Amino acid sequence: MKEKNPWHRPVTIIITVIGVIAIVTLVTYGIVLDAGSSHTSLYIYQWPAEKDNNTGRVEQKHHCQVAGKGISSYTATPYKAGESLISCLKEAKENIPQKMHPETPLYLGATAGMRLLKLENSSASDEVFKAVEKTLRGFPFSYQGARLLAGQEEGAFGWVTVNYLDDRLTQVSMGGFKYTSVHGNESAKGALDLGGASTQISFVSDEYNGSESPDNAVSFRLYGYDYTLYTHSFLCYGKDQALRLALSGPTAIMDPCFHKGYNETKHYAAVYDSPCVSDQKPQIVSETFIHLGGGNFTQCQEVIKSVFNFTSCRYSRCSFNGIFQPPLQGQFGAFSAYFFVMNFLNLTDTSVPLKTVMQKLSDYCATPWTQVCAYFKHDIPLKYLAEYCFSGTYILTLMMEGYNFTSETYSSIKYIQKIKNSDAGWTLGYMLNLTNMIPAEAPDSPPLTYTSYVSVVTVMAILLFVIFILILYSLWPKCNTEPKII
Ligand SMILES: Nc1ccn([C@@H]2O[C@H](COP(=O)(O)OP(=O)(O)O)[C@@H](O)[C@H]2O)c(=O)n1
Ligand SMILES: [Ca+2]
Repeated sequence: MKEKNPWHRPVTIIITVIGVIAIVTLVTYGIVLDAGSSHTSLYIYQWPAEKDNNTGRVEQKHHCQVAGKGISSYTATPYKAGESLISCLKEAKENIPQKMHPETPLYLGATAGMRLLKLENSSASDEVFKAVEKTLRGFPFSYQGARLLAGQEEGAFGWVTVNYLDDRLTQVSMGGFKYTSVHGNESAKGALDLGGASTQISFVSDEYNGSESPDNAVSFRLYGYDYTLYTHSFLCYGKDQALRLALSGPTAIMDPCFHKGYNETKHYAAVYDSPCVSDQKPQIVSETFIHLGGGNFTQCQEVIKSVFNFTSCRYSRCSFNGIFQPPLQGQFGAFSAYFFVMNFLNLTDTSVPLKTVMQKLSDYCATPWTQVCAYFKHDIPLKYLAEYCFSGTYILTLMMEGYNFTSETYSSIKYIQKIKNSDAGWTLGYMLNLTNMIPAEAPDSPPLTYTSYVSVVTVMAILLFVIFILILYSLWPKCNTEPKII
């Protein structure tokens, strides 16, 4: 008897086609932990496994927020800093196919909380890093290190993330240096990142080539374009440390940045146990003070202005604290706490005139604490709720007084949380850089998004399948149904 060709069985054909789709759509993963001053977040990124890496192909697959505070808060019990990461790492194991674990790079970057801890107690910061490393090595991923990011890196990688996700890095595909373009929307977007302990501003300016204040320059070549980025990270000017700066001093007790009726007894130590303010600790015997709210936006602005130093600038122009800043240029994406705070206050729409934004914030600050509490207490922890008047006022003052935005340029800022389902922040840019995912020179082929790539491959596989079936059908032995001619 003639044996049937196994390739002719439909099951074999279907398995083969699925196999072809699976091979061409293989996904690679990467994990980055953002060890911030207030909390740690784990991000899983995914991208197609094939070699050419066009812009916009890496996307965020999963986000896990580590329970508890940031790793810098575990100085008394460093091993707990490591333990705190376990549940998110377990989630990462579940979200990445097991056979991909050994080749999935795992990075941890720590930011301003650990920068401050290093300044305060460098051996304690070493212990925390050791504990964290021990935990990370205990997982089956490809551990690539846990390290402290410099402020410039944090700013520059945030800028890379925003522009990568916005597909701005390859937008002008022919000719010249990208930023000679007069079309504002063709140029890169600046990045404004507000954390708890530091804040970063990063943008490209035609008037900055790195010669004035070279410490603020980060240069790279991406997809065939040269970028010289201006970036600065202000340590102690994240919103949580800025609150301490604003609170410190003899007049701290009646605080216009908190709602009227707010009345909390606080420990001096909780305010002054930070290198940002430790030298301002008052010589008072008492261990506690009463923090009273005044609920006055204008006075709050004045208090916040006093934490910026505008007196000296040895450059052609400065933002504050004697730090050089070239003229602002183009659009800006403001993320992290900029978004969280303005989103809570319902003030993310920057097409609304700045005057109206300030009036709304002023009304919010003037709302009595009992009323604010009654309205939001079920949704938001009281500690956070109490701080939104301060945080909103801080954001506007930092932008307008610190960075020199005006009521005209305010609308060039967009408050963003995510771009195409990926969080805006430094982590994606960090991973793109460490995995060499953004080539210095432009790829030959035009960019295709991951979704389009998968669609094209799937359509091609289905077409192949249909052709295959048709060929098989034509070769299959058939009963002769033609009427017989006798
Ligand atoms: N849902 C959230 C999450 C964070 N945040 C704040 O966003 C800031 C994040 O800072 P971070 O932990 O990244 O600190 P850095 O190390 O970047 O300075 C903190 O001030 C948090 O309190 C918020 O306001 N709402
Ligand atoms: Ca941060």
